[in-house]
Amino acid sequence: MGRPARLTKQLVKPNAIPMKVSQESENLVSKTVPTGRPDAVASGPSTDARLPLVAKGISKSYGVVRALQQGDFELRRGEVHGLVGENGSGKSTLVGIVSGTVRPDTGTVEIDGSSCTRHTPWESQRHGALTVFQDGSVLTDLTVAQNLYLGTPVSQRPAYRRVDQWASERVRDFGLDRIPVTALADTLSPGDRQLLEIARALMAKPAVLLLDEATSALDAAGVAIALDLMSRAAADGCGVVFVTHRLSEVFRVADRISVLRDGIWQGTYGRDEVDTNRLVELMAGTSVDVEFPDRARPDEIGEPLLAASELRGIGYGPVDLAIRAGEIVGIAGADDNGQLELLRGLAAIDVPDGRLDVKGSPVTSFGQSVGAGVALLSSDRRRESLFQSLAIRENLVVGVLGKLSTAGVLSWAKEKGQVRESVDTFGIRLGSAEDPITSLSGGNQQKVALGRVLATEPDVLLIDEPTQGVDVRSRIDIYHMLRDSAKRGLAVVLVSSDASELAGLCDRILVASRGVIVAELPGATATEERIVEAFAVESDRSGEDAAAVRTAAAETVVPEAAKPPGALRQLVRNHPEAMRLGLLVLMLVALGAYTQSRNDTFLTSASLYNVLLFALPLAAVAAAEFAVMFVGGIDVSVGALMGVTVALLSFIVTTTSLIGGLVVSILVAIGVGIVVGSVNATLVERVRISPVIATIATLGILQGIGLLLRPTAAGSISLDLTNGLTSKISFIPWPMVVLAVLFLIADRLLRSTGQGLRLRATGLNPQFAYRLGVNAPRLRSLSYVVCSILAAFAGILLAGQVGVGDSTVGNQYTLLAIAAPILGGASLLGGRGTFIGCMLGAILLAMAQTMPTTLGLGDGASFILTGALTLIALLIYTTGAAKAARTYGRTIVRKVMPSRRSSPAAG
Ligand SMILES: Nc1ncnc2c1ncn2[C@@H]1O[C@H](COP(=O)(O)OP(=O)(O)OP(=O)(O)O)[C@@H](O)[C@H]1O
Repeated sequence: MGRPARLTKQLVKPNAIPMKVSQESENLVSKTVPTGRPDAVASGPSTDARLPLVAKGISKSYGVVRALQQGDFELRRGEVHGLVGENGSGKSTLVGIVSGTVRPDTGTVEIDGSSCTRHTPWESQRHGALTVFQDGSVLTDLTVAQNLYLGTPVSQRPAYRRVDQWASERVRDFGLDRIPVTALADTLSPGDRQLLEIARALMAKPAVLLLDEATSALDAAGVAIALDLMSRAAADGCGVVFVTHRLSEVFRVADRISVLRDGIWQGTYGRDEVDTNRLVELMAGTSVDVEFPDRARPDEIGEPLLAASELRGIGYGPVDLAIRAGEIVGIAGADDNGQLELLRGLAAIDVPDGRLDVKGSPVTSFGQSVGAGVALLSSDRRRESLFQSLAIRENLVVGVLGKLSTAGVLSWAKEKGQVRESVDTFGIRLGSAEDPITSLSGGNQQKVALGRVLATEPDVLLIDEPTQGVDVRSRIDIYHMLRDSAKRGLAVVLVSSDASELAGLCDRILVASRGVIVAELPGATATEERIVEAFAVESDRSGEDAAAVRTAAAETVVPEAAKPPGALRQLVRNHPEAMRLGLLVLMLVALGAYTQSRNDTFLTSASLYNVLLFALPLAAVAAAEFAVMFVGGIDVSVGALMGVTVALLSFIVTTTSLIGGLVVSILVAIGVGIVVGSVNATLVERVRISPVIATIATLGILQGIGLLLRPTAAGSISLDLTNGLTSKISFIPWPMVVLAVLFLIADRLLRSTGQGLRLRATGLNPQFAYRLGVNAPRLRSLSYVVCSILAAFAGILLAGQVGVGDSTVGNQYTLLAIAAPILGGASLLGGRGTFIGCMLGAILLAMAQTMPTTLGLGDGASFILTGALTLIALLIYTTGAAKAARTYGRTIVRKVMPSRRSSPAAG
């Protein structure tokens, strides 16, 4: 039987005292440590007259939950200040308040001598506070360089055209030049993303650096780099606030340590004035038994439940292993050595090559694997392990709905019981189970994710970073829970960047290097040092150190991923927008060719002119819609606004000349656009009504106004204007040429300016963009105004075609205005697409609308064709991208890991 390891030995200083905090010392805590304000402890680096951060009388409540209660916090220049506390104790709330993402209920914040009055991220950054957030702020759809640019305060950003060169120089300054700045941030490992975020914050040479669990995804080498960066920043005079649950790291780097419990300050101490024992006691407010559970006895290990043979996939393999019932097997390795990919491969994600058996039967898909009793828990809480839009209760029961239902009907009593059991078992700290999952602190979210998976009673549990962001006491609970489940026959495979966790908990530890298993350590004799040594030994064997291995991996894998063989593939991978536009052109040509083959009058100048004339207002209104879609919004009132514009022009522009008519029309469009856009922006951004609902309301009002203005079609619009707007160059209406030029310029600006990048970031992830200092709410508001102005311009173009004041003519554009940008490559989720794509989409839709008439088919055919084309385009875009990722991934695996074999892991 393996002997129980002590968490103190593994998690904290090597020579820390084994802990079991007595009741006596607990009483001592409450007697000697005043709550409500931290002690001023004299030890630590020398002070400066002006403190980089002073927070006074800060409190914050969320409903009944008092996240932070009336406390003061002071940070000295040149110190690393550890901030510790159990999950939900208020650490991130303090970080949020200082960084400007959370508004305090009471209190004041002063950064480097300047008071924060607005509590916005850009104010905080301007005064000199930069933050690395617990759940990150890296936008994975942007390149590394673009992320660095966005996160740098405005005054320190380079000219946008120099962004790549600037970013290369900056990462080199931080010794991270192995990170390719032109690669998508998505291609980085979680550890590299964290290092990138720390470097990003330090580049601004902040007065205050806030790090909220910024080392949680780092391996030993990464932690060493991060701690070194902190120390160097402090030596340069920066004040660093370091929030973490890894107490050993606090003792390695912090000068002073503050403790929070239930939102109440428990004091500030010099590093030498407390030990781990005392810190845990202060955090928990009680004595804590922090021993790892016993390892499995040989007779508790059963048959293999999961077996892999010659298994290989993207980033790993070939791997042979067998995991038995009752054992907990850890996978260790330097960051980015295929551990995560292997874990996912063991769940049969992406149907890896080789053989995978669960309980003796082969599985080839994730669905089969789940059906056979395998559960996978990712460490990516935001995207994979939790349902962000569901309540805490729903997240807890979503995996066991069958078990909680009778004849398909969910039993409320059973559901309540299940929720209560999970909350009690995992010690989840919550206000109400009906609150959204996002209202929980990071550690409590992790406990919900674990509770959900264990409730399904799997036979095999594959788990990545099981205790990421979880406090010491809860970690122990989780370890015991995993061990208890293993004793009941569960086989557990876990990946952890925390070698001490692997050493303390696992029965066996498999060491991964470059995607294959290179060593196996028995848990009973494993220590943190031995595990880390095992990576180094492997590196030495191949004549490289750990960093060199990672550099080689980055050099080999990333450029391969970025540059697949073949010019076409390269284009597809690197220029998805161009690929979509090309596809659209192909569809246009195919549709045109087919129509021409059935009716040879189609490709005549007159016929093409008609198609383009129909497409003209559609292209303009599609561009209007795209302006809000790009930032993640939607506006369904655009068609009605076109109608109102037509009605208005029938009163105002009746006899004017072309130029005069255009000037007046443009002024009308700007005026109407500003009014309607401001109303939409206010409803969506200030009143916080869902964009669809808000703009449906505006649509109704606009339709009403249109009918009040022109109950029936009447009043003629200036002939000069209508003739002018419909005149042509060859078969192309001239406004179409103007629009095309404007769209190309707009696309160029979107791609090559900092403002364009901010808009894109807002669409891709408004929360992260906001944290990085992008005023996302203002940009979205502006986009609604721009959208309405452009829609009113589209109304002018439509007026030029109809010639009379008919307020209902815009209605047919409502849905087409959304379909055209989507056909052109835009996404309803924001951040994608081009203006020129909107125009091509509009032309395709115009063809789809006119073609059936040309071919003598009915109106119904137009609608069916429009819908079918949109669907086809969407299917090609989505499946094409997924297939490309798989194909390139496999090519890389075969190239990088051609013939390495793993043997030690087969159990
Ligand atoms: N947006 C929110 N809505 C409702 N409650 C919230 C919200 N944000 C935080 N809370 C609550 O405030 C309390 C403090 O949360 P906070 O995130 O500051 O804790 P923490 O100490 O950082 O925890 P962890 O170590 O788990 O990250 C928790 O009870 C949490 O559920």
